[in-house]
Amino acid sequence: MSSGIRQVSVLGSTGSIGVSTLDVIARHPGDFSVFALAANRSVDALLAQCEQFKPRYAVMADEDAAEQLRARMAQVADTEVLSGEQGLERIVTAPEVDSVMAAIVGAAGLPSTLAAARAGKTLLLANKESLVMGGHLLMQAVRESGARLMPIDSEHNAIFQCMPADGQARPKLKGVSKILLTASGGPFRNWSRADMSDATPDQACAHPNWSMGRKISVDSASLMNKGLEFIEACWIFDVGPKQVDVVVHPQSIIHSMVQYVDGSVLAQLGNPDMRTPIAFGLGWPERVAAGVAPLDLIATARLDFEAPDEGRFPCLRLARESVATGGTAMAVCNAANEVAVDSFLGGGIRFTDIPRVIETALGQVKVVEPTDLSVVETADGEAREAAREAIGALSH
Ligand SMILES: NC(=O)C1=CN([C@@H]2O[C@H](COP(=O)(O)OP(=O)(O)OC[C@H]3O[C@@H](n4cnc5c(N)ncnc54)[C@H](OP(=O)(O)O)[C@@H]3O)[C@@H](O)[C@H]2O)C=CC1
Ligand SMILES: CC(=O)[C@@H](O)[C@H](O)COP(=O)(O)O
Ligand SMILES: [Mn+2]
Repeated sequence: MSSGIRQVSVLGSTGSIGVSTLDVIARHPGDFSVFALAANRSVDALLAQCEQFKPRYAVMADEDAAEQLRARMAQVADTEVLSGEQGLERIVTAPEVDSVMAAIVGAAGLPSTLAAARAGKTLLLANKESLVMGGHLLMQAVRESGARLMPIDSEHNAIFQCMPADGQARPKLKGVSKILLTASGGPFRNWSRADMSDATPDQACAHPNWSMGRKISVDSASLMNKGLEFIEACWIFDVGPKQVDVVVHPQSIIHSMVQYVDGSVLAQLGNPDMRTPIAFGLGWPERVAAGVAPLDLIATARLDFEAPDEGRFPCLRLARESVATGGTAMAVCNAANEVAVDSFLGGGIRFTDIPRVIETALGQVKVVEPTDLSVVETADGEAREAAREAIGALSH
């Protein structure tokens, strides 16, 4: 690449996206350098990453974990250890930083993602929950600061690649008629509601095509992941909900499509490996190698498509209704889902209770205009409370 070494801060570096990001960076030592790494509590994993990448800073969101990391860092690298939200803000706003990989899971990622956008960085956005919660604030921050938002979520990265090059944020002006958002259907694509009600966390996390963290894996199984991505597409590409169709495509080879007014449909294809969208985001506007095997179409043999079944998968409907309601409804939907998924993973509720908990929270929490971060955080808190109460009522 031609434009000098890019300094990257990786948030959520010990997770699935974080590890894939570091894998791509390690392939291009002359192009990218790790400025900072951040995680929550995985001290051993972060220490090993510091040993390999020698970042200037390492951040642990958890204060005790930061103390532990600090105590062990001196033997490993000359890396300064920071902690908490302040530490995260520092590593995304530092003047040396070019790109921020936002790959913290869940609502916890919103403040640092927003800070990176406000600081005008190239924002490599994997943390879809921050956009679902605070889309209005985040997109406004991107516009006002001149930050560049590069979608890393595989579908949105695919859509970005299929959009007209100079019209990625304003498709309405460039002959785009629809975004076709593909969904694998998840591990329960052919399961009945009755079977899903007995599903275990490990069954829900056994995604047919992708290897991912447990929260997003459960979201894929419930189709809430597609609901969150539906909202994400509306924000990133500035389109209304009627311009986004969900298409179930079980092979996860087509990562999404863009349909134009002349009848053309452009698709982005590739093996299901997140290093492809990550390399695209890191290298843009150039292409850099990602370590991903070339797609073998003959071995793939067939590409299937079907309509999503919102009767068996009500989470997709709930997410679409949240967009239609607008305001803080999307933050409520996201927060209630996080609480419900956490409870399901911990054995507290059934898989089929997840949409029931979300629907209860959406019915209870007052929706307002998301004028600033504190309004969004209040809605998030109220939704969590409502979801916890709904879970309590289910277990009686
Ligand atoms: N995995 C994938 O293929 C894809 C993921 N995404 C999105 O990317 C994001 C990350 O997903 P994934 O990598 O699967 O998740 P993982 O669960 O694998 O990793 C989560 C990362 O976030 C860190 N983390 C968790 N809570 C906090 C916190 N409060 N403060 C700071 N760091 C925290 C974890 O640190 P620790 O290890 O210390 O817990 C870990 O590094 C999600 O929003 C997901 O929806 C989008 C598309 C694809
Ligand atoms: C890799 C990625 O982007 C995930 O969000 C993936 O899309 C999950 O697949 P489904 O939600 O379509 O099952
Ligand atoms: Mn996705």
